[in-house]
Parts: sequence; structure tokens; C-alpha cells
Amino acid sequence: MAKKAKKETPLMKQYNAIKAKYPDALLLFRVGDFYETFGTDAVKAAKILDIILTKRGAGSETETELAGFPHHSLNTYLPKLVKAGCRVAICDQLEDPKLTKTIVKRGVTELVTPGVAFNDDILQSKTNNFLAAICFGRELIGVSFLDISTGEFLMSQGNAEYIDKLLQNFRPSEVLVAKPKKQAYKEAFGNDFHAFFMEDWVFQDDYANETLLKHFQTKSLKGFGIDDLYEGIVAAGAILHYLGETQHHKLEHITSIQRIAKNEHVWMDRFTIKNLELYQSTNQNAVTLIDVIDKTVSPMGGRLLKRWMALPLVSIDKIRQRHEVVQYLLDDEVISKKIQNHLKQMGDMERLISKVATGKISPREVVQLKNALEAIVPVKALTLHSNNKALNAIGDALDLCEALRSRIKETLNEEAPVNILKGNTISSDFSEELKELRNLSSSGKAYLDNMLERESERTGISSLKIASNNVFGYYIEVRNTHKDKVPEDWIRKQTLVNAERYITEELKEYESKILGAEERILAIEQQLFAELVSWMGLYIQAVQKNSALIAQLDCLSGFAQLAFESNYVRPEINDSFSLDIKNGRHPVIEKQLPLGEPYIANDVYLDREAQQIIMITGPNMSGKSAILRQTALIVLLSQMGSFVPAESVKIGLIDKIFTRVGASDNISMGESTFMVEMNETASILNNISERSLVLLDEIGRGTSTYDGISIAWAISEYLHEHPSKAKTLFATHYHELNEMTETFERIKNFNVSVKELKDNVLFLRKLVEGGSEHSFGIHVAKMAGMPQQVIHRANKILKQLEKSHSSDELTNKVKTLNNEMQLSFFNLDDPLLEQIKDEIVNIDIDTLTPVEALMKLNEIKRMLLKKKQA
Ligand SMILES: Nc1ncnc2c1ncn2[C@@H]1O[C@H](COP(=O)(O)OP(=O)(O)OP(=O)(O)O)[C@@H](O)[C@H]1O
Repeated sequence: MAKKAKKETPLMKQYNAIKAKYPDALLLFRVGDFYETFGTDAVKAAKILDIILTKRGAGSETETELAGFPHHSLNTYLPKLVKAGCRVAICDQLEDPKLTKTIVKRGVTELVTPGVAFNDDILQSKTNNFLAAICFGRELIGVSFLDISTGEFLMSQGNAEYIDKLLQNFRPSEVLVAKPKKQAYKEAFGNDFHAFFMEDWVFQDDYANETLLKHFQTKSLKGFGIDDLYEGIVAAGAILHYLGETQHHKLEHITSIQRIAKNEHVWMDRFTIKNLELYQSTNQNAVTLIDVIDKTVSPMGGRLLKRWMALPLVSIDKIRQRHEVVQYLLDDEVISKKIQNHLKQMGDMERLISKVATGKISPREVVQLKNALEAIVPVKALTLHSNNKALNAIGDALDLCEALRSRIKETLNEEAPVNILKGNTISSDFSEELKELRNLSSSGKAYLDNMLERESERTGISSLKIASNNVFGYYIEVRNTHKDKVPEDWIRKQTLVNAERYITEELKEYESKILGAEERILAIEQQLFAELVSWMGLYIQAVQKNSALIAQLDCLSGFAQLAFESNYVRPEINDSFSLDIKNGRHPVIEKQLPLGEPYIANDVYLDREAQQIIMITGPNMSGKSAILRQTALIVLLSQMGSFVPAESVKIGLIDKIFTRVGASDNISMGESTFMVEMNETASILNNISERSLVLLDEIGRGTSTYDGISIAWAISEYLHEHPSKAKTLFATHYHELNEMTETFERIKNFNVSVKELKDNVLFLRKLVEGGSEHSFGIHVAKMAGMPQQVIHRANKILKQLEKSHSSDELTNKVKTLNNEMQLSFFNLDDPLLEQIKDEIVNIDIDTLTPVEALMKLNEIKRMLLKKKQA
């Protein structure tokens, strides 16, 4: 290494010193007009960006890979690197190379990581780009989310399940975790997100508190209502620390931090969020709920809609208020069309004002911001004068930002460019000096034309040309044919193949005047623009508030639009415990059916008195899952404030939605997967409340029929007997479960009807009362075109099996399983006996659920089997 260092060029020495500070980042090293990468960075960059990889110093000891791109292509290449999951350190030249004789000073000016991005090509307009941090406390876990592009800063804390749910909902692009907690993080939250592991000391409460207080310039965090969230504060502090570390220091737009209150929103865990395909589907191209319901027209609205979906309300008043507005907008088509048209003009006001804080806003974007604020004027009037209180409140709160608008208008040209160096940013009327200089500069063109004419006449050369270049400024060009006519006083500067270039005294004089003026114009424009942007900082909060109000209005008018287009109705939310859906539809499936095929609507009624649990039987593909999911989605949409796909809906407020889907492929399914499925289900049973909605789809199918039925039976029994009496839909193809209704009064049987034709099955998709008589596997075989004899034989075998596994026997078996096991213990004369005894003695029977009992049993069985095999 030392030997190598000796041979290093000064440039590579500088590179290595900087790279050493950012070992885990891909370093883009500015050299002249290029960003270069070296070594492994180059190999990586070449692959991701599809650029050429070369070698520097080939054959020598300092040989290294090299790949680069022109500096002006940064905006094209940077997003690709970040999207590929790279952390990119941008190292710029910190001084003008012309002014230094030694090597130019360089330094990292920004570290762009997936969670900390401003670049419009990295960001998606309707999706927040969250950076998250997680702090593992002794009992609780703290979490914080920040979208640096909008300034939204949130935090919360709770158990692992709750934090997991938030992560699934907010889908951060990057998660910060303390290095020693790497394992704990992976165990609790898996590999779904891009994680970055930081030094442990960052996650200290004193340091976090201090960082937050310093940032918000307050004496305490009480004002934000977060001072008691110890772990949450540490997570939030870690986020701010990370921003500093990645060279993001201009953070004026992060004006507050908000607590995500756990009990103010419907609880949905990770399985539910995934099963319901809210934002994402297992199938990459499949349509999700958000795709179907998003009718917002502004980026702010689109982002807020996702938040509303992540955090449905549990306050009846707040939900009704949203429904009230949607109804109003739906009834008054004129006003809602007008509002939507204005909303379309808003652009991304929220991200634009963040760019003001970070100083990254372009002149054209400032004009866009002004136009957005102008569109607020009619929106304020429309909402303020409407006959709806919630809309009035929005109208009242909208800030017209008059001073801001008029100052932008008088300072900037309406056609201001993206890049200030292109000129014509500042209006000539705004600065006398600018006006004069511009006159001078534009009169220059006429002056040159005049000079050209004069010199052509004087010399008799017809093809004279005046132009300029970077090397010697303005020149006169003479084609070789006229070379002999060049006057004495011209000074030759350059000889080309066909022409010669000259300068003259007059041209030089002119040049210094013009160039001086142009330079001065640029300087004035830059200065005035910087002054404007810095003054605009005063309006950050006002514009952020407007953005939030516009986002709400956009979501609500989007709901009205959705209700209008898709024939949704207003749900009634009350404080009863029943759920009454008449002719409900699945919002996503109904949009995807082939043309002409109608979606068959279905009624679902559940309560805590007579019909708490519905067993839905029916063959595969009959539509059981659709009914389960549409019930959850209708509840979710209602409590988000939307109207719903149904004929009528009455919902006694729901506070938790649980869904579980049994693994579909029982052949590939090992025992461990089965246990995972059971654990997931057990977590529902430990969390249900009297306002919960539980949807179980083929739970237990991932095991043998016998086990599957037992598990399904035990779970249903538990739910029935549990004091919460949680409303439950259980889809199953085990028709044996239909016999539960004989023992358990609040369990009812329904089936998704099918019509059996001679050699086919017709799906009617209607949910009707009553159980199913026989198993459905055979239907599927029929549909798959199995020979008649095989189906016939299968039916026979099935009948026999059904006889030998009567439900009495089944129930008894479930009940006596424990006894059987106990008997076998006493026959064992083995140290294993001690171990098993301990296991059993330590079981707290009073709190043990049937499923846990079965799982325990399974564990013990395994111990015994192992022994037997040995
Ligand atoms: N009510 C309905 N109206 C029209 N088509 C429907 C309806 N319900 C379901 N479908 C169609 O049938 C397909 C299968 O439905 P679904 O997945 O709910 O069946 P399933 O009974 O749960 O089957 P499996 O047991 O295989 O999961 C859906 O993808 C949809 O195309």
C-alpha cells in the first residue's frame, strides 16, 4: 500500500483521501467537465449506467478502473444510481481552476441517498419519499419519517407490530438503524426496505433532544405534543443527524414534527395491508386499490390520499365530516368541476416551497409557484361561499399570499428560464440598471451589423463575417479569396483552412463594453434572484399550510369524482356493532372484468348478537376471497372518508381490520411455513377487540385436511367464545366446518353458489345462506377435464372418508388430543420426559388459546418424533 502511495498522482491522492471519508458511497469526482468514478465504484457505475469502463495507468502498479460522464448529465445519471440503491457522494471543485496553480480544492457537496433526494427524476410526484429511522428501546420501538422534499416530519412509537404496520404503510426508501441493532431490525422487519446502519452514539436521547430543539429553535418539544415519546424522539433526532451527515443543512422547510397517534386510526397489520393489495400487489402489474380510487389531480392530493389510506379514521365525527363534503361536491357538479380545474393548476406547490428553503428552486419554478398561488384565489372564493361548513373552513384557512405573488410577478419575467445563466430571468422593469445594461447589450447587435456593413464597404470584401469564440472573443473572418484586400490595421489572430480571422481595435473596445455589460447583467440577475428566494423564505409556512389544505380538498373532490364515475354510495357510520352491506362490490375486480361481464354484488351482514361469524364455503375460484376482501375494502374506504361500491352500507365503527390468507400451495409448503401461518393467526387472536373485523381466507389449508380442519375449527371456536365477539368472515373449502353451527349459535353458514351442469360448473357468485354438502376439489377436477371414471371413483372415496371422519369424531379428537398425549408421556422413561414435563408445567392454561395449545402440542409431537427417529 505504502509503495503504491508513492506513485500516486496528486489527483489520485486527493481522490483517495476523500473516498476514505465516504467508504460506503459511490464517489462522483469532478475532474474538469466530467464526473469520474474509480476502482470498484467505476465498475458499479459502468454497469448501472451502461457507460464505458476503461483503465487508467494500465499495466502499472496504480492501474485502476475508470468510468465517467459529462457534468451536465448529472441529472440523467444520478437518479439511475440512486434508484439502483447507491449512496452517491458528489464531489465538486470548490475553487475556480483558473485561479489556482496547484491542484484544485475539492470536497463532497452532497450525499444523495435513496431516502434523501430532491431530484425530480428520483422523486415520484404522487408518492412521498420517506427517510425513516428506528430506535429500539427497552420495551418500545420508536420510529420517525421525514420527506425532505416536502418537509413532512412524523414520529411515533409502539411495539414491533405497530412499527411494522407503519413501515408497510409509509414504505420508506431508506431506514436508519443503529449498528448494534442490525440483527434485531432484520428479525423484526425483514428485508423489505433499504437499511443503513449508523454509529450507535447517534441514537442517544440527550443528543436527539438537543438536535431537535436546536433545529426547531424551541426550549422544549411540548408544543409538538411529542415530549413523552422517548424512543420516537431518538429516532427523529437520528434523522436530523443524518441530514447533516449527508450535507443537507438548509432545512427551514421542516417546520414542525407531528405525532402519529396510534388510537386515532384503524389498525391494519402488514398481512392485511399486503393481502388487500392497497398500494402493491404480489403481481407487479396488477391493479391496486390506490390505482382505482385515486382521482386526485395534484401531487399533494395524491400523496395525502396514500396517507389517508394508511391511516383511516376511527372518529365518527371526522369521518362524517369528510362524507359530508364529498356529498356536497357530488351534488353540486358545477362547483366541483370548477374546483378541480383550479386544482389542476396547482402543480407541486409543496415541493416547490421546499426548494425555496434549500435554495434549489429555479426561476421557472418560482413563476410556477406564483401561478399555483394565483389558482388559490378562486378556490378560496368558491369554498368560502359554499354551503358546506368543512369547505368554508378550508376556504377560510387558505392564505392568498398576496405580497408573495405580487413580488414574484414584479421581479421575474413570466417566461423565466430553468437555468438563471440563460438570462432574462429578472424583469427589466424591476431594475433600472438592468434595463440600461440590456439596452446596451441589445443595441450591440445593431452596432455589430453596422460595423460589418461599414468594413465590407471600406474593404470591398463581400463575404465578411463577425462572430465570437471563447479563445479570443470577437473577430472578423475573411475567406482566403479576399485575403489580399485585408487592411493594414487588422490584426491576424488565426488561420483556418479556408479563412483567416482578425481582430480590430474597434472590435476589442466594443467587446469589453458588451462583455462587461453581459457579465454585469448576469451578476445582477443572480443577485436579485437570490434576494427574492431568500425573502420568499418568509412564506414557507403559509405555502405549506395552503398545500395541506389543497391536498385535502383534492382528496375530497377526488372522492366525489370517484363516486360519480363508479357509482359509489355514501356509507353510514354509527356507533353500533353491526356491519350491513347491501349489494357490495369489489372496487378493483369490478373494474377489471371483461367487457360485458357484470360484477355480481353481494350482501354481507354481521353483528355481535346473532350472526357474528360467517362460514363461507364454495369451490375454488367461486369468489370467496372477493367477498372477504370487498368487505374489508368497503370498511376501509368508508373510514377514509370515501363513498363505497355498494347499494347501501351501514357500519358500526371498526377499529381494527385483520385478514389472513392461508398459504395456497400445500405441496411446496413445509411445516415451518405452516407454523408461520399459525403464528400470524395467533397474533390476531391476541389483539382482537369488540370493534374488530376479522377475515380468514382458507386458514389451515396449508396442511393435511385433518390438521387443517382442526385448526380452522379451533380458531372459529375461539373467536366465537372470545368476549370481544369480533365480526368474522371465514372462507373455507372444508364443508365439515358447517357443522359448527350446531354447537355455536352465532356462527352462520353461507356459500357462494355454483350451478352444476352435466360436465361443468357454472359460477353464480352469489352469496346465499346455507352450507355446502360436499367437498369441492372434485369440482375443480371436473373443470380440469379429468376422465369421468376418475371423478366417479373420487366421489365414492370421498363419501367413505366423510363417513369415517364424522364431525363428532372430529370434535372429540380435538378435545381428546391432550389426553392422548399425556398418556404417552408416562410410558416414556427418558430425560426427554423431564423436558416435556417442564414445557407443560410452564404453560399458563388460563391464558392459553386453542391455537397456541395446538401449536404447543405440535412442538411436543415433534420432540417425540425426533426421539423416535433417533
Ligand atoms: N362477485 C363477482 N362477480 C364477478 N366476478 C367475480 C366475482 N367474484 C369473483 N369473481 C371473479 O372470480 C375470480 C376468482 O374469485 P376469488 O379469488 O374470490 O375466488 P375464491 O373462491 O376465493 O377462489 P380460491 O379458493 O381459489 O382462492 C376473481 O378473480 C374474479 O375475476
